[in-house]
Amino acid sequence: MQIFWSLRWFFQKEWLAYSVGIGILMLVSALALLPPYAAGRVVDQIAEGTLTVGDLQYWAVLLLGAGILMYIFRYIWRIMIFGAAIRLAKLLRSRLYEHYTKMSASFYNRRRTGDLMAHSTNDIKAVEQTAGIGVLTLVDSIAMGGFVIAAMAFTISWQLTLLCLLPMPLMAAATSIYGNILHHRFGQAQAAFSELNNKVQESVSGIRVTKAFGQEKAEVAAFSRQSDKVVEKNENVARVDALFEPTISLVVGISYFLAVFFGARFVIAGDLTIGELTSFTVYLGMLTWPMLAFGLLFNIVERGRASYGRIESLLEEKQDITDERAEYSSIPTGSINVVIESCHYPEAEQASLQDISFYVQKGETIGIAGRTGSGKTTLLKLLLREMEDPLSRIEVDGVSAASYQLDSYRMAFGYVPQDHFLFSISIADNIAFARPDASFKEIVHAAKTAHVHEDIINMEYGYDTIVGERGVTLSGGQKQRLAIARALITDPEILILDDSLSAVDAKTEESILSHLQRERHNKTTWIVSHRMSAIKHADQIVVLENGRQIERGTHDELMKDHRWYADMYDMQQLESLVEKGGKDGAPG
Ligand SMILES: Nc1ncnc2c1ncn2[C@@H]1O[C@H](COP(=O)(O)OP(=O)(O)OP(=O)(O)O)[C@@H](O)[C@H]1O
Repeated sequence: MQIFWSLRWFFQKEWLAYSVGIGILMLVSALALLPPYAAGRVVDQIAEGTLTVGDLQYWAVLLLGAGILMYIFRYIWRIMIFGAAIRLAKLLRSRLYEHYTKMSASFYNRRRTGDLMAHSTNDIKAVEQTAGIGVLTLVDSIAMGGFVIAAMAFTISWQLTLLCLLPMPLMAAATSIYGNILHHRFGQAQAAFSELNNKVQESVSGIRVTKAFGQEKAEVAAFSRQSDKVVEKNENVARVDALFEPTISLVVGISYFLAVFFGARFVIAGDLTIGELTSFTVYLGMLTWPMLAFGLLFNIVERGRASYGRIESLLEEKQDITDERAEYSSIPTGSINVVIESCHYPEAEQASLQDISFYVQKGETIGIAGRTGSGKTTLLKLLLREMEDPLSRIEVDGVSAASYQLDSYRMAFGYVPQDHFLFSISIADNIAFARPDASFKEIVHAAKTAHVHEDIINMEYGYDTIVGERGVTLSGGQKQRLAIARALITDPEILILDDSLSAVDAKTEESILSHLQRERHNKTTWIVSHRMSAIKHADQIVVLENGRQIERGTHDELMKDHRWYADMYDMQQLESLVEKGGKDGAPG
């Protein structure tokens, strides 16, 4: 029952709905005592031969009234209690979603998407049930059970009641044992469901790889194994779940036997009327539901406890990057000073970046080059405040990046990542993602700058074309250019292209870069690229190797140095020439 205590903040918040709901639920329980009482009285009057038509009419009107009242009351408590439970689910879902949006990349590295989805669906459902059916079963098992036992004990015979309640401890012991087993098995079932979610998510995302390698059968078999595991774990839950009802029926059956066996003797001895015994047995039958509710309560509460624990532990995970040191709510506009003594990923032993220092003036274009794994993306993560390291200092407009409120800081950036994600919405909406109020003219302008306008208007539905999940209907180059248009729509102070031109040909790359130069002459642009032609015109170029800055200067300066940059540039030029010679095409 600890879960009810954990959810007390919600019950306090919804005190009115729960007070009215529980109050009415108790009234229904009390009204339900009337029919067995009436039946007993009528039986006694028949036995005594005193029953009149008037009496019958009286009971009929009373029972009809009680029936109508119960009908209305049952409707009201359902709205009150189940309605509040739905609101709890909504609240938890919003909290989780908000939490997800605040968490940094390292959180998503640690947690798998399938788990996060399971928390947002199944776990929330289990907690919702606790706040709805859980409360109903708790109140019903206590109130209805209590009222029925009180009616049996105080209006009929406390001795017979005591006798009939003798098997109850048996039920309490059994349900407690079942409850413990259930908790354990439910945890396993949930974990298996999370695994299944992960499997589905990975299989769908990686379907093209699976097909390319002809691994469909192996994937189907792996999915089937995971699915079997979910079934097995849920069957384990069902096996314990299935014990509740037979146990309760057995206990009620024993009670019936005791009621009839001893009740008949009481009637013969004249301690009980036949009508009272009739009422008593009907009351006993009414105890089945509270007892069932009690068993159900264990089940629901155990599920709720396990699920709420998982949701809470997720919500308690601290954000890596916070606004704790924020002093400024303005959007930074300009110069960036980078001084990195060293930068470590939390779980890594070696530093990913070391001894880096350069200054980018407002309006400059900076190119970052280096082999794969040299630290380019890590540098961008520091700049975008996706990670922090006390030995890394990024200053924007002369103050530490951490002094800006995260929201306003990030508004300064337009970031085009390597892995561009497009939403399953129209092309126009994808471009306007960061500025939903952008006019169509602005959207077209951004698309033209990113050199994707022609492609779009050649599509059947133009800007209204819906892009499938991850943009499956578009080519890699089209997706890249759409992602650039999306970054351009906010006209960001600092635009970051993280190897974002790799899938476009050299001519298009040149055209996009010259558009950018013209459009953004007063704004800063960072270009990370494996292709030296993309950064050749930058005001300065920084070359990284093994996390260290090994070269810095303009294209001409670096060419004179004859080091890594110059070698790469010459090699790529040569490749391009060879390709052009071969088919008059372009490199990349
Ligand atoms: N999440 C992480 N945890 C630990 N180490 C990481 C993590 N991400 C990257 N690294 C390590 O940091 C170093 C720099 O990686 P980074 O991704 O910044 O390189 P990169 O130059 O962007 O490579 P690429 O051009 O392939 O994108 C590499 O040694 C990499 O293994």
